[in-house]
Amino acid sequence: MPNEQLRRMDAFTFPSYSIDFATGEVLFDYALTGPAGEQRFTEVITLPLPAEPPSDETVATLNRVLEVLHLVAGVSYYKAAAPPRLVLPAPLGAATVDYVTAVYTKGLAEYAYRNQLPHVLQLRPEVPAGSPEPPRVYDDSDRRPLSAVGGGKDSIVSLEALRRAELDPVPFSVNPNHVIVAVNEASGLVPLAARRRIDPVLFDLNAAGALNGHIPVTAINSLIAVATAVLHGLGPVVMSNERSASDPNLVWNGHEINHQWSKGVEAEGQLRASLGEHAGLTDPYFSLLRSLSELHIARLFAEFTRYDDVVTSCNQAFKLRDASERWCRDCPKCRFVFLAMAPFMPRERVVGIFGGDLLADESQIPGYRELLGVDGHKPFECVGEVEESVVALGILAEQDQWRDAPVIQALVDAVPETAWSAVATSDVFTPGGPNHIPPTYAKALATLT
Ligand SMILES: CC(=O)N[C@H]1[C@@H](OP(=O)(O)OP(=O)(O)OC[C@H]2O[C@@H](n3ccc(=O)[nH]c3=O)[C@H](O)[C@@H]2O)O[C@H](CO)[C@@H](O)[C@@H]1O[C@H](C)C(=O)N[C@@H](C)C(=O)N[C@@H](CCC(=O)O)C(=O)O
Ligand SMILES: Nc1ncnc2c1ncn2[C@@H]1O[C@H](COP(=O)(O)OP(=O)(O)OP(=O)(O)O)[C@@H](O)[C@H]1O
Repeated sequence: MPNEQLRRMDAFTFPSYSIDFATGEVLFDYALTGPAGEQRFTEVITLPLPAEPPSDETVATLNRVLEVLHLVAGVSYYKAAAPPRLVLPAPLGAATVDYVTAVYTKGLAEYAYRNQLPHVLQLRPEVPAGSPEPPRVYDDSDRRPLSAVGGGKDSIVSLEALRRAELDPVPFSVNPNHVIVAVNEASGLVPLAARRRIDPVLFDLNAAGALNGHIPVTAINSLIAVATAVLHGLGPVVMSNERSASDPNLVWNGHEINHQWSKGVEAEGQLRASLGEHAGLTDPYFSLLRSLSELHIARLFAEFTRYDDVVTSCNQAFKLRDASERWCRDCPKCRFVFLAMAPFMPRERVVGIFGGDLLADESQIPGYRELLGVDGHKPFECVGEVEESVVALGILAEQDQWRDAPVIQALVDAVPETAWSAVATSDVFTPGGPNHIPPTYAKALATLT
């Protein structure tokens, strides 16, 4: 479909979804519609099947979770045209309407900002009148947790905290690539995996110049994880989203633009509320690391050496095409994670993990200046707060192994006096802020911190 037609689409709809319990395949149909015709999409998600067929009760709850996932996973296709109308297929409760609205507005805020589409931030879904049937209450909170693994340091820290607390976690990933497979192998735990296939038509439209940009992928992965936990009779989905994920990158037209919105505590609370209201799940989902800063998590990660040859936080390694093998060593996330790990391990260990020494490479200085708040705004990436970067730099500047590194010397001079005095009373190693961690799990975290 030519781009000109796409731009004239006026509605995004959700024609149908289905699940095949013989294969675990879930088909989600979407449509962009307008005066010039219709563009259909089908996303395919394949859930791992349990050994025994699910009970009717499980199927009923699973269907409720999939109804929410159908709505949320539509963001990838909505963004190809950004029509003014978002037309939902069935009545929904208030908490679920709020969550879906937030996914399409706050979750697409970076996309809206970069493409200069302010109407996306104001989008309000059209919801058919009526109320959905109330769900059965489904309390699985005392069962084994499903722990989402993304291949980076954060999910490794959660897995190890749950293991130490003898909560017997099941690692879970969507489309595990070689990094995630290797992290799971290093853990020695037996994982579950789901597959997700984006409609290839979207890639053709992108290549032809359709609107494109960042989407709230954690919301999608989270709901696939909850669906898998329900299908397998497991307990809560444990995420590893940190405190700083809730902080915006910038404010545009009065709206916060947060690259990591669906990792933030607001999204977590809204997803929990929606799953309670629509699927009857009592304690389905939370982030174990919510009260911790990225720097604190990096310090905890340093305790575990068994993942050094495999851990990879760089997003370039997770592209669907032309992915890097591990760390690309030239992006904000590589720069930040190197800076965050370096204070807590011998220099040769962090250099070994990354396959290079970013703090010996002067071409990294401009990127580090952004992370330290000297230039520009916090990059659109999963990186910690400016304060965390300044604290890490301050620690490194005091260490014999780093004091003379060229990047450290240049950065110590570049950070203004006001920033140094602001971090003098920093609380980056003090857990805090709102969280949804159940008491049993809070104890698991306490075994580490
Ligand atoms: C790996 C990555 O960072 N990808 C972002 C990148 O996409 P790129 O074209 O370079 O590569 P692909 O990921 O292979 O995507 C190909 C196209 O497919 C579209 N797409 C992909 C996944 C999806 O769920 N829906 C899609 O529509 C995508 O638009 C590509 O055209 O740039 C894209 C545009 O800005 C980003 O959308 C890609 O981000 C992925 C969805 C992704 O998985 N990103 C995570 C690594 C990520 O950003 N995580 C955030 C958490 C954000 C959140 O709120 O959940 C983080 O770590 O901070
Ligand atoms: N492919 C995936 N399947 C399931 N969960 C994922 C996947 N990718 C990321 N996640 C989860 O989403 C959340 C955010 O991902 P993120 O990439 O920030 O974390 P990470 O890989 O654990 O650590 P790091 O921040 O070091 O990259 C984490 O809880 C992570 O476990």
